[in-house]
Amino acid sequence: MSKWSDFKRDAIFVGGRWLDKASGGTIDVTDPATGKMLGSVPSAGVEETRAAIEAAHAAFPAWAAKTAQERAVLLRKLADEILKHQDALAELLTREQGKPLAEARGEVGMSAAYVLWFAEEARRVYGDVIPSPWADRRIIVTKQPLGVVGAITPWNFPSSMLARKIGPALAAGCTVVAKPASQTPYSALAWGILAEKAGIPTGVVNVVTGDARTVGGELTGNPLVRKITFTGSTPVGKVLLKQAADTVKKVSMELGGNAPFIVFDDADLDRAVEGAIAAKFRNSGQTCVCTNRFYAQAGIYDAFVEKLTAAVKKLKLGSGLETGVTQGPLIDDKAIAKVEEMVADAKAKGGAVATGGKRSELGLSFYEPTVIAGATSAMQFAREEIFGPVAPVFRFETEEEALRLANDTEYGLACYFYTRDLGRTFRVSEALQYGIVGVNEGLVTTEVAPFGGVKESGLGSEGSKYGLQDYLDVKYTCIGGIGATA
Ligand SMILES: NC(=O)C1=CN([C@@H]2O[C@H](COP(=O)(O)OP(=O)(O)OC[C@H]3O[C@@H](n4cnc5c(N)ncnc54)[C@H](OP(=O)(O)O)[C@@H]3O)[C@@H](O)[C@H]2O)C=CC1
Ligand SMILES: O=C(O)CCCC(=O)O
Repeated sequence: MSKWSDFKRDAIFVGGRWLDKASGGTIDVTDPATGKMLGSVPSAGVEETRAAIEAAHAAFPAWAAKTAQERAVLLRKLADEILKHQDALAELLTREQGKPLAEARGEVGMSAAYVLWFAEEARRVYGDVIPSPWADRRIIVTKQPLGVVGAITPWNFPSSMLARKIGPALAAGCTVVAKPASQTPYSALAWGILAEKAGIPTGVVNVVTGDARTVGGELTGNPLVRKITFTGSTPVGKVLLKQAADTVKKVSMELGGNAPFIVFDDADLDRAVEGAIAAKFRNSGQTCVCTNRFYAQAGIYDAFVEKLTAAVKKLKLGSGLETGVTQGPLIDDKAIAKVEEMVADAKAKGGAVATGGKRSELGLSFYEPTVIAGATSAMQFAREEIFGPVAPVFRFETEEEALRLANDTEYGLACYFYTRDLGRTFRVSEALQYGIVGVNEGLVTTEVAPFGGVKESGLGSEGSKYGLQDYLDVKYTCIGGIGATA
C-alpha cells in the first residue's frame, strides 16, 4: 500500500523531468494543523515556466492526433491510479491543506470521478452537418483541441480543482501547464507522478510551482498558451483576464462567491439545518460555494438560529488527521485575521454571537465554528466573501425582500433555498441571479453537472458536457464543387 510521503515530491514536473531546483529559489510549505514545515518546493521563474510551456507545445500535436478512444483509455488509467492511491493522496492533502481526512478522501474521489467522466465525454465530441444554402456546397462543423492550456488553481481544493481542468483538457486533446497555489503544491505535483504511472506521454502534463506573478505572467503572456483556466479570487481573475487579453486567449474563470441560503417559513427546518451545516462548514467554510449569508424568514427565524446553533456546537475542531474531527484549521494567518475582522465588525454593529466568535484554544489558525444572529446589511460579510466557519443569520419578512437581498451582490456563483411550496421553488430559483441553485439541498457539486458562476463569479462551466466545450475550438468547413459534373 502506498504512503502519503510517496506522493510528496519536492520538485517541479517539466517535460517529463523532475527538476528539484529552479531559478526563483524555493517555497516553504507548512502543515496548518501543526505549524510545522512539511517541505519546500522549487520556485519556478520565467525560464522554467517557458520550458514547461514549450514542452506542452511540443507534446500537443501527437496528443491531439490520438483518437478519442486512445485518450480515453489513458484517462481511465489515470482515474484508476488516483483511486488506487486514494488514501495516500488524501493524507498528503490533509497534511498540506488541513481539511478532515474524510473530506480529503472525498475530494480525491471527486478527482477520479472528473477524470473518468471526461474520459467518457472524450468520445462524444460531436460536430454538425448543417443544411447548406448552396446546392453545390456542404457545411461541416468539427471541434478541435485548442492547444496548450495554462491552469492556475487554489489551495482550498488542491486536487479536485486540477482534475476539473486537467480532465477536460486532456480528454479534448489539449496539453497542460498547471500552477498550483503556493500553500498546497504537493497535491498538484502528485498529478505528475500519477500521469507517469498512467503512461500519459511526456509533456502532456506539466506542473510548476512558483511566484504567482512570475509564473502567471508567463502563462498569460506566452502566445503558445491558447487558454487560461483559473479558480481563485475575483480580483486575481480580473488581473488574469486583462493579461490574457493581449494574446486573445480563451478563458475560463471560476471566481469568488457570496452565496445566500434562504429559509422560508414553510421549510422543513431540520432538513434546512442539515443543509446549512454542509453548505457552510465543509472545509471550514473555505469553498467558493459556501454559504456567506443565511436569510431566515421572520416566522422561523428564532427556531432556525436555535437549531443551527445546536448543530454547530456539535462540530469538532482539530487536526484533520484525528478521528471524529469535522473542522480543520483555516489555511493561514491571513485567513484567520480576515475572519476575526469580520466578526469584530459584526459585533460592533450589534450582531449577537450565538456560539463561537473567537479563535480556538488550539491556537494556530483554528477558529471556532460560529453563528451570529441579528446580522444586517451594514455588516462586512453582507458584501464580502468570509471564507471561514462563520454563519451570519439575517432576518427577512417577504419572498420579494429575500430575493432582493440575495441578488444584491456583484457575485453569482451558488445559492440555496428551503421551501415546501412547489410554485415558490420555480419562482425563486428562476429569479435568483446565480449559476448554481440548491433547492432543499446544501451539497450540489458533482462531475456530471455544470459548475460555474454568473456576474463577477466567473466565465464558463466546469464538469458535465459543458466542461469539455471550453477546451475545443469550433471549425466550420465549407466543401464546394460537389454539384453534378458537366
Ligand atoms: N473561488 C475559489 O474557490 C477561491 C476563492 N478564494 C478567495 O480569495 C481569497 C484570497 O485567497 P487567495 O489564496 O489569496 O486566492 P488567490 O486568488 O490569490 O489565489 C488563487 C491562485 O491564484 C494564484 N495567483 C495569485 N495572484 C496571481 C497573479 N497575479 N497571477 C497569477 N496567479 C496568481 C495563486 O498563487 P499563489 O498561491 O502562489 O499566490 C493561486 O494559485 C479567499 O479568502 C477567498 O475569498 C480563494 C481561493 C479559492
Ligand atoms: O471552492 C471551489 O472552488 C470549488 C468547490 C468544489 C466543491 O464544492 O467540492
